Amino acid sequence: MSTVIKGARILGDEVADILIEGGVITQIGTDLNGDETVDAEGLIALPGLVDLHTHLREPGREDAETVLTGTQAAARGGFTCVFAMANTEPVADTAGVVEQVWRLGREHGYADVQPIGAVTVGLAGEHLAELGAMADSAAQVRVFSDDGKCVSDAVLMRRALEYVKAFDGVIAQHAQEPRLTEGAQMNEGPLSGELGLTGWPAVAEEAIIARDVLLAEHVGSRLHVCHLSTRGSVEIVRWAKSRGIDVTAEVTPHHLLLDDELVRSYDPIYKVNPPLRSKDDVLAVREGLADGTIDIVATDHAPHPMEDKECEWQAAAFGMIGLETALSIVQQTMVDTGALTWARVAEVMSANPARIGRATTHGRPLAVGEPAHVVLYDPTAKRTIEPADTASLSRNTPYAGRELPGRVVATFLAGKPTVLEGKLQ
Ligand SMILES: NC(=O)N[C@@H](CC(=O)O)C(=O)O
Ligand SMILES: [Zn+2]
Ligand SMILES: [Zn+2]
Repeated sequence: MSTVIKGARILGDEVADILIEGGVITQIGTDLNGDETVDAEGLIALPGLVDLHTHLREPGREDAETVLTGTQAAARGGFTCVFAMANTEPVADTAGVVEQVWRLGREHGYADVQPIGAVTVGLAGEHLAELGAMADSAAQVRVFSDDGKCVSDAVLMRRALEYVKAFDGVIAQHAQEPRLTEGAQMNEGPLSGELGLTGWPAVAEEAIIARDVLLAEHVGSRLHVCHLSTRGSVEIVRWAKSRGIDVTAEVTPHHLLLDDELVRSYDPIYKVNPPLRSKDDVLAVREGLADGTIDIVATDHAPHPMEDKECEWQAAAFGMIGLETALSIVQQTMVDTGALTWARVAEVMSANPARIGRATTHGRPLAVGEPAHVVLYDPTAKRTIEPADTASLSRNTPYAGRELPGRVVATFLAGKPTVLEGKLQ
């Protein structure tokens, strides 16, 4: 069985046909033929997207999301590989749990699932988890994170950074100094005072990033900074890279687009960790992504059932879904503004996250001999976001009613269509 994708603009540039046989790209050229034909005229072909930061909620919170529904949402968003965060119930802190999540992803076949292992047992921040056992498991874990919580103990963080060097792992830090953010509800600034909500100062994020890049330098290890959100964080990462420190950083689509003025509505749909920041911070993270200080866009897709979001602000859960809107938000904030080309989008949403997470079969170029992980995207489409129109079990999108550019038309995972004509297969 062979499939030919006809007339796609490869990375938004030259028009060509892509022939897929046995899950691999076997030819790129003109006038190619296959058993099946997918018409891609006017569509952009990108390598399958890779999300380094997804919450799939299984095991334990299958009312919010499962590996099946989360990877279906991923496929609809153009992703062929997602890294599943460890803050499940039980926590993914053993070889057993990470293997279970990895296997579920393989069985369902909508996207490859690379489990992230917890850094500390039960995310409790007290004892290192069995990092080596998770690395050696069938899931071959390379990314470790206590995301949702910060590894705030400097000694534990140092030991984790040292430990993962043995298997080329990386510690992905949720940078939040806990004492500086006790009871915090939104970005600290004039608005938090006005609204009477406890503020979350930028320094709570920046202090941890500054400490961690110095620790990474000291032990010669690899650090990844999750969902960086402030101008100061961008500046610290820029400084660290200029010193040759092995640090990478991510920004979420929502921090590229939304700012803290939305909190005036007191609608908890905008409650997220780290909080939506100021307009100046939004500009700074866009600049950081454009100049390469920030390496990747990662969704931090954080599904929550409606009862945990439709309540008063203080009681609501932190988090928003994002897999199915990520590429559109990146188009709107970075491509349509001239800050990134589509080729650079392929780097920040596919090649770079795959490399950071050591997902060796993903993030590969669209080239002969490479696995056929491909997304076809229509940048001219417009859609108004309807929360019920999602494969996710949760509906907590902050974009309800917004018109966003672009639409994923098809996604191929190793040559197999997971989405065709915008519909799950
Ligand atoms: N981002 C969030 O607001 N929430 C995440 C946790 C996290 O990413 O820190 C969650 O698990 O719900
Ligand atoms: Zn986090
Ligand atoms: Zn997260």
